[in-house]
Amino acid sequence: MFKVLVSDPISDFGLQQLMDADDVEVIKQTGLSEAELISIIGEFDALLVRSQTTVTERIMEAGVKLKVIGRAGVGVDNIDLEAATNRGIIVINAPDGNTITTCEHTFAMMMALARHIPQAYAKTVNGQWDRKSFLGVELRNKKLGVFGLGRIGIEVSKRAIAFGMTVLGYDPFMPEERAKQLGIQLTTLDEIVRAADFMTVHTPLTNETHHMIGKPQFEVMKPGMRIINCARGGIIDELALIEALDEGIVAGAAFDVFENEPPAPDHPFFSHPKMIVTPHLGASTMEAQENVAIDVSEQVMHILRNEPFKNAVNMPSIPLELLNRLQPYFKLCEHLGNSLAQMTDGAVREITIECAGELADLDTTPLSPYVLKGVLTHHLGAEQVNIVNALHLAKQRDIQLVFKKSLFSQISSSKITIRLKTTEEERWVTGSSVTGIGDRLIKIGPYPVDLSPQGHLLLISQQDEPGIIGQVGMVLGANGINIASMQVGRQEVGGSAVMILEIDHQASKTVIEELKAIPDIKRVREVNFD
Ligand SMILES: NC(=O)c1ccc[n+]([C@@H]2O[C@H](COP(=O)([O-])OP(=O)(O)OC[C@H]3O[C@@H](n4cnc5c(N)ncnc54)[C@H](O)[C@@H]3O)[C@@H](O)[C@H]2O)c1
Ligand SMILES: O=C(O)[C@H](O)COP(=O)(O)O
Repeated sequence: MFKVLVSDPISDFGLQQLMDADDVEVIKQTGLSEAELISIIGEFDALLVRSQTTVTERIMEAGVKLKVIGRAGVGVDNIDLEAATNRGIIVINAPDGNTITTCEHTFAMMMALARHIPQAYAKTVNGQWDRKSFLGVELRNKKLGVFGLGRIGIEVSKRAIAFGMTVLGYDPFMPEERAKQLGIQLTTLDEIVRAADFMTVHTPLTNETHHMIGKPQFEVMKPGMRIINCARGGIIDELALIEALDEGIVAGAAFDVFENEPPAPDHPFFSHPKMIVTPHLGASTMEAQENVAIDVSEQVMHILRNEPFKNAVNMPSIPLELLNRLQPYFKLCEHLGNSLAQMTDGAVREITIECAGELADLDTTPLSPYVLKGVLTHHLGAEQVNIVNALHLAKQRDIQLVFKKSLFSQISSSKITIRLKTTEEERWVTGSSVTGIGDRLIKIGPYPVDLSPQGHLLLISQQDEPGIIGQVGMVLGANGINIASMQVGRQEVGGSAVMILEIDHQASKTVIEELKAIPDIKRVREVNFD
């Protein structure tokens, strides 16, 4: 039974499928301090949060069973991603579920700014019928500057265009052609700052976007400009904004997010007449909350059940079509990597992944975490390694990854050769995944074999001499080890030869030593598959 802790308010409707699952127990406990979370997290397999819970390294350290942290929303700045990756904890988010809702909140803020709605409301309900102080502006024919043309920035731009606004956009990752199709004029941050009547930010908060709009930008702005932040506190410098409002450069500002949340009760925004504020409500609609909760619940369930999943924030994402084509090879890659590590002496320096057949026409880099998981599990133990941290662990150990495609890709069937270079030797194995049959080991080094990667194998290298097979059989028989199958290969008569035995249970160290003592046997290796 998997245990899932929900530590922020998340839609019950969206969590329903998790709560209905026979193999999942959901426990909701919101408003916990770090110490309280630390005291209970050890028994949970998954943690679901919004933006209130700060998921620290200490919490993850105590979360010894934690496999996944699900963020029911977009921003993962409340989760220590590096610590999660180091510990092999998958972090997923729900990037699409609240786009429209946040875009609509931004638009509501822009209209409220243009027409002073909150300020006019406050006076009216206080008994003052003041029609003079609240002369507004139209949106039509105004220039809107949009920083960050991702999901939300694009939706805001579309609506602004429908309102007759000109959209000036800045996003280093937006292709010119796509911007043109959307009717957005791509330009520079500086140009927008000088030309816009309204500005809105829709980037994540990063080192680069921190105080992206600050004193130097306010100094060159068009006087009377209005500015909105429904993305993240800290993208616009709060103190510089207050000055710009006081100096009359900025006519009004609407903020949903703050540098520190919740802000102190005496935050200067709260007493400024030209400010409109909401308490991080961008994603707070019924629809968005259901969407994001459904998305994370589904993905968390997949992860707990070891099924394919999407939206991992701390793993490279794989396009769905590619994922479907590579997925049949994931387990094979793990088996090839793991068996090879068991056959090889020395510290791993380089791993080559060579694909042939249909596979050679695909981007096969997503196979590497599986190969690495197989290799590193042999050295570090299954508890330490998973597909989230495998690349990170390999980088830490300076293990080089090489990708190769076979020249005969068109004519050969799909197969994968993994080659391991260590400080002492170089070995390789080849495998294939055959529809209806499953994974097969088809070569060990230069020797063709046909084995299923399961159970226990004995790999024996010897001089090609009569009588050795009999002696091996005697040792195994005397120790009660049954041979399920045997394959032999040699490079030339009387030369180097190999014997590959499938045995019914694992051979002890003593048995291995007895086999090694047979004259003409050069090397004995046992390979155990999980
Ligand atoms: N207020 C809320 O409740 C709420 C709700 C949802 C999302 N958000 C926040 O809104 C922001 C945008 O969300 P999204 O879903 O559109 O994200 P997104 O990832 O789709 O878009 C972000 C865009 O910012 C661009 N960008 C990154 N660095 C940039 C830079 N230096 N200059 C210009 N552009 C840059 C990226 O290229 C990307 O296109 C995020 O910060 C998210 O956390 C807030
Ligand atoms: O990044 C997000 O998705 C938003 O900031 C929403 O945060 P919330 O889930 O805490 O409302």
